[in-house]
Amino acid sequence: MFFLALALAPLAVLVYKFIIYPNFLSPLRHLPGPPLGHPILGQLPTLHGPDAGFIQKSWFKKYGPIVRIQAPIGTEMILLEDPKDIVACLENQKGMQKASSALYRHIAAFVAGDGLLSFEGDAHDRLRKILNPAFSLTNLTKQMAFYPEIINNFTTALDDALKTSDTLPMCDYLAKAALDILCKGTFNYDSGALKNESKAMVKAYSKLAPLQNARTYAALTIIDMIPHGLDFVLSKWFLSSFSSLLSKVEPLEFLSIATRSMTIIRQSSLEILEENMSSDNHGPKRDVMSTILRAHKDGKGRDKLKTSELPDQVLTFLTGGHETVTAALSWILWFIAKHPECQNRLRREIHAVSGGDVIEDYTRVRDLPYLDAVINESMRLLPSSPILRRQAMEPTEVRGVTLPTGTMVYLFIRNANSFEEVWGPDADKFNPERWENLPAGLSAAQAKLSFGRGYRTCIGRNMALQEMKALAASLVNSYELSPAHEDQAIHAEYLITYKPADGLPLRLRKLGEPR
Ligand code: HEM
Repeated sequence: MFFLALALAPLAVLVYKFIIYPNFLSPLRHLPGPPLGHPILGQLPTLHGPDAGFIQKSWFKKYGPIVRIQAPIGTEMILLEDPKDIVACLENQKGMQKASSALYRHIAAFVAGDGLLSFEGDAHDRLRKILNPAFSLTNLTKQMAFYPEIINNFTTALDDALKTSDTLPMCDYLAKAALDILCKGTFNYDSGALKNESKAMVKAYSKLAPLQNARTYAALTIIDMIPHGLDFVLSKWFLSSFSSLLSKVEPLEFLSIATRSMTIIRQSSLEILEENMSSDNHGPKRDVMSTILRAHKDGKGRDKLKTSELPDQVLTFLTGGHETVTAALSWILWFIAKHPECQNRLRREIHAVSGGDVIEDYTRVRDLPYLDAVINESMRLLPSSPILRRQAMEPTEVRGVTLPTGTMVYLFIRNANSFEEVWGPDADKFNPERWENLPAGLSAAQAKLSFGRGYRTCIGRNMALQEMKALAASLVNSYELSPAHEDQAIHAEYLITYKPADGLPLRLRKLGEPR
């Protein structure tokens, strides 16, 4: 009898979690939402599919502004798309924090370490206070001094490739340019990505990028369903002991590749750190690395960074500032290539500054209204982070519904960015001109949700914008961009960032050269 009860216990837990709690006990059970979906994963695969944000539009239409779905093992999630609700959640520092499910905690710790991206509460406030000054306008302007050299490497790499093909996989080139700018700007480190100097870190990133897909997500989700599954599978002991075995088991091969890549990236973070520590010239400078090292050397009390905290700060910025910029820039180029009339207007604006010559001073393209509008419009429709996650830390009211402590909340940035009540009936259309005349009552700052909002808003936002403007301007200044073929459509994938799944092949023609 005892053994029978023992054998039936897991079944009873599943029945409780899947059927009894969500259908009869949950205080949120009356909220409308789509059917269960996948019997184990619930609606999670739909949220993370290539159409993240699109499919959910029909849910909001059908069920209203607050939707309840079931995720693995009967967990409930609340989905929001109204910009007002999203902003209220993002600005609610006490009641809503970054989702702390085991899955996200593990992914964040694995790829970003212990830093701004993963910390909450007091630990987060402390780091934000230490690091904020590194992103001042003065520092960002100083960074632009090295743009001409890196952008020259960028266009040289494109010109070389154009000798053999007129169609180039743009994500590759953008990822390398973004890494070179990020490393030089934040760490004064030459990553040599565009010059193909085959530094280990560059290779490691190129192996990590293709792992960001729905299959990886599904595998991690399933492992997460086993109690302490992720603790075990992502433990140093497991990964180092079974790395070669994992590389032979196809569904888990990603763990082996990710571990090897992250080991190299962590090692590179240490090298970057050591190189800067030994140079000892970070005194009056205020870039990210100098700020980190000064907080280590001279900081007092709460403002001091311990030696053990340093490598993860480097990792945080490598993770936060590379993929996001690559994804956003890829979509910007996609829209420019797809809309020749927009491209021509943009080129006229840029040529008015450059005279059609190579741009030597990128501060001159930092405040061009139409370039700003094209970037804002592209990031509105295809944000790098289409969904942000929060968790209720206390009973929290959203749209008149009290969410119990622990409720997971998905904030649909992509839907909010094309919310018809705000953006009008053509909300889904690419129309940069709308930024010249924003909907009544909406300031440019309020209109941009793609960098988040509130106390966790993207710390690298202005750095990303100036870098994207420089790279996009340099391309439109010297090349004509068009789709790789007539019916080219968007192929996207989404795990951490929403990005092209096919590497974004585009046709490039150097201006002045024959068609
Ligand atoms: C187009 C490029 C970028 C986009 C779309 C983007 C988007 C975002 C978003 C939406 C958040 C808020 C996440 C949340 O509230 O859950 C965020 C936070 C963050 N971003 Fe960015 N980001 C970009 C570029 C960068 C760059 C270049 C850096 C660093 C150099 C960076 C570093 C960070 C960090 C450290 C955080 C955490 C801030 C905190 O929690 O205090 N990002 N980013």
